[in-house]
Amino acid sequence: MTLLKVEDLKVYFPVRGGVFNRKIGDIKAVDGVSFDIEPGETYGLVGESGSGKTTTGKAVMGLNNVTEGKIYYDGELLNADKKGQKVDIRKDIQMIFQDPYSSLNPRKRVLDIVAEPLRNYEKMSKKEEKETVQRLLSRVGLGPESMVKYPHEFSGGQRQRIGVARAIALKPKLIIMDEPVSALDVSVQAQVLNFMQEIQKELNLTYLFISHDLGVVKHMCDRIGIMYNGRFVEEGLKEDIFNDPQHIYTKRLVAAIPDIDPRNRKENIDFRERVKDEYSNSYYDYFNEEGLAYQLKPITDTHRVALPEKG
Ligand SMILES: Nc1ncnc2c1ncn2[C@@H]1O[C@H](COP(=O)(O)OP(=O)(O)OP(=O)(O)O)[C@@H](O)[C@H]1O
Repeated sequence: MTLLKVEDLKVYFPVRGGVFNRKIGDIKAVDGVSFDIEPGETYGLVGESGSGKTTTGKAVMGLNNVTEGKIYYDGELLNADKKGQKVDIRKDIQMIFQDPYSSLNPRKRVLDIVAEPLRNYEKMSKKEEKETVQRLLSRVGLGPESMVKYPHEFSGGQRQRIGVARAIALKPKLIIMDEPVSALDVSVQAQVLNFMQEIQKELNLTYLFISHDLGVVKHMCDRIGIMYNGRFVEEGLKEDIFNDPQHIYTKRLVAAIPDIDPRNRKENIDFRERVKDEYSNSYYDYFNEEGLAYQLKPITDTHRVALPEKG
């Protein structure tokens, strides 16, 4: 059964102006997005800055008001009525943010940081709480001495591990990861990503993985949705997106991935130039007059592309 189902999600933010600070328009941060995530998979949301990835993730977390559309978790409507929402569902979904330093309170010790969700949701004695935190930290590869330290005493990679320990404290099923390694040195990125994959297998977690970095997404994700201007331009299995991109925007993103093999460099530069030209020449075949993507249409069982009606 599908774990998360997002149906025609729209999140608009009001734009105010004029002398009376009236609403004069909307920023359509997310403008009709639909996707499903199956249990145990890693679903990637990719797009450039401002394309609406974080807003989508926050809407699933209940951190943004939904303008229109439906979000179902395990068959249950999440955005029906906030008061009616079951606490259990909220425990099931956790979010990890980009910069582990700013998302961990610098004035709190690790014990208090990791114990915070436990204190909010579970009734535990101090002893039980300490044992639980110790177990969670050991799961992410940190020793018990970490409990009395502050975030600044750790490296970036370790801080992201503390973030993971906190996120898994309530035994969630779905974790939304928003650019979880973008703030880390490239050298530790792979380490943290591999560790996140191990934890996923061990705890049977489902990931919604948000990133602008296609290289990272290729490493992590089973299926991918490509966002542009609040809409999807393409969605498919990792293989569909990387081996057979159909939308000009996806083609350009995929062509821009640097090739580490210097022997391919010249060939790649030429290819990139060709795709760039194709992008400028065919932009209006792929976007409407407002610069928005069309509705997604299936081209195979696994692959959907935003092409105009006639296309
Ligand atoms: N609370 C808000 N109020 C007004 N506008 C907002 C708010 N949050 C996001 N936006 C706007 O919505 C659009 C989408 O932002 P969002 O953060 O979802 O994009 P993103 O793809 O995650 O980009 P980034 O990677 O830079 O975070 C942007 O134009 C942004 O300025």
